[in-house]
Amino acid sequence: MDADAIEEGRRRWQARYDAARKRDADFTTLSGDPVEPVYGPRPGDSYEGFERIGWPGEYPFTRGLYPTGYRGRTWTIRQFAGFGNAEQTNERYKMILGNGGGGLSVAFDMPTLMGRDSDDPRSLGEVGHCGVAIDSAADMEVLFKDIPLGDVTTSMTISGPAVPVFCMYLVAAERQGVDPAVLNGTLQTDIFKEYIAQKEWLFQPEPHLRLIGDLMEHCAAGIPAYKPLSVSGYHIREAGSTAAQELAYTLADGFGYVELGLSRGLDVDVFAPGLSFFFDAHVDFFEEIAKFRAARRIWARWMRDVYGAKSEKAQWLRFHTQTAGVSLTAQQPYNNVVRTAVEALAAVLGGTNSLHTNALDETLALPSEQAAEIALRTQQVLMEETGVANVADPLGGSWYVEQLTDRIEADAEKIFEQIKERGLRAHPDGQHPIGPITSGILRGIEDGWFTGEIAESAFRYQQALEKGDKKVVGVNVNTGSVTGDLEILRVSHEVEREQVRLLGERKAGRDDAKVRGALDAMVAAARSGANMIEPMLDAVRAEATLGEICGVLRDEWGVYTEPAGF
Ligand SMILES: CC(C)(COP(=O)(O)OP(=O)(O)OC[C@H]1O[C@@H](n2cnc3c(N)ncnc32)[C@H](O)[C@@H]1OP(=O)(O)O)[C@@H](O)C(=O)NCCC(=O)NCCSC(=O)CCC(=O)O
Repeated sequence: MDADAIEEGRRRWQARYDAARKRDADFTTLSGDPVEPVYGPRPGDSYEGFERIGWPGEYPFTRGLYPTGYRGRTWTIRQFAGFGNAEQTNERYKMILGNGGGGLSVAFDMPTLMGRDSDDPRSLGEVGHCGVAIDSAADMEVLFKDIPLGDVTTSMTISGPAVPVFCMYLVAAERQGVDPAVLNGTLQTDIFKEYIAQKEWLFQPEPHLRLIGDLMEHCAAGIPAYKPLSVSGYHIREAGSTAAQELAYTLADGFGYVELGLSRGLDVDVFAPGLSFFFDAHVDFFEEIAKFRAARRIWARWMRDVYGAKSEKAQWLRFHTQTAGVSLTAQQPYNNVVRTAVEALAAVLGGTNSLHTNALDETLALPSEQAAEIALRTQQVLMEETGVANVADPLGGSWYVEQLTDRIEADAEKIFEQIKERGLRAHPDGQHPIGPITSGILRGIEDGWFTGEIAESAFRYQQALEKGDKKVVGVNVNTGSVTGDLEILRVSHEVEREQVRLLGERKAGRDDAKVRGALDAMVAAARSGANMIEPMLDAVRAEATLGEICGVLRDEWGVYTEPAGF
């Protein structure tokens, strides 16, 4: 790009920056010297390929979504939390909000994630262990007791039974007297990554996609700020993928949901802002920053050029980041604070919109209160002390970071081609039921291609680690240690007994005919093809449990068994 065009862009950015609201904060260095809100080529310099970098707040958004960067608003501190029962978790949420957490993020226990009640024999020993146990709307009410749902943004990490859990959330809001239309938050819902990496599905992909389509329709029509999908690379990366695979599979999954929305006749400019993303911040500092910058650029280009999105919000890739759980070590666990801080810094320099920092004890158990506080304070140290929120995309223009960004983008584009090609193998006539990328994803799930590719990458890394080419402090290098043991949070089995007792009591207090009638109406909607959200809400209002709702749908749609791969 020539110098004049660059200057014109700078003036455009400056006008938008001047007009935008900024935080009332000190934007100088520690020594008191002022810093600019963004840096670019020196006046008079041309820069080849600058249109791919640009200015913050402008297409292709490589440098961030807002002209002000974090001067307008800092990222949301959103710590993923949940354990035991709804009451215990409610207390933890109040601790998080009371200590400066910016939003909530619900971790559910394994039975809930699998759509089973606490009294299901398969739940035995798991209730309240890796997250909070939620059986019905009554639990959801307790979970958010004294937390006004209209005022806080809440993320719920659940995909298989996302839709019934979402209905419980809406009913909890109704019971607080909050109009569901004003709710703002995020539901993970990303079923593609369940088949690709996390493995917490309920049915075959098709009925899941039908439910997701219903949810997208419902939110686009009536809950405009709510994000019904958080398309997730985190679990793909944690399963052992490379950074480029994480990026490409996740964005492809996102394209799949765009195709789903379009196949339902929805307007891309209306529903696309409801798609958000979730990435891992691993420990290779610069590669991660490049990944985040490439993510925004690729998404904006595909949304504009392939899917016809016209509004900026529909071209924006907004993402949450979690530091890499898989990089943490059980050995010398205090070092995990350092890893997490470096990873969090990469997320911030990559322009994350929301961030979770892992606690140092997470390889061993759920975080203790002390470990959870250190994790929270890690973000606050970055935000308040280091000056990183003063300048948008401070690494833009670095030869290294720009080339890494280009390289990761090119790798991702090659992977999109492979996915498309798989779709064509499934539908050689080019007649795709939902869309070409979706066909490729479904084919890749069916024939185990994604899992195979991830396993290859994980294997290569493990070999490098075992040969000592890759090093992890405390594991294969610098193994001597004087640091002591950690105090571990243990969830008492009493939680399970109490939850089962409470569930029994609630079931006994229901109007059984009403529950049955509502479940039957929901199944009728499943058969007729009508949108299932309203009948599901009715079932939830009648205190039908998650296990009951998922159970009748399992009876209707069957369960999914993964193809064996060797
Ligand atoms: C979009 C995100 C990413 C973030 O939403 P947030 O509400 O926090 O932030 P946001 O939308 O970026 O910002 C809030 C509002 O401020 C505005 N805003 C932000 N920055 C601005 C700026 N500089 N100038 C002007 N406005 C600005 C935004 O447009 C938005 O307004 P408008 O709303 O008006 O636009 C959302 O989807 C989210 O919260 N995701 C979290 C997902 C999550 O926590 N997942 C946990 C997974 S944990 C997991 O899977 C477990 C893994 C494991 O451990 O196993």
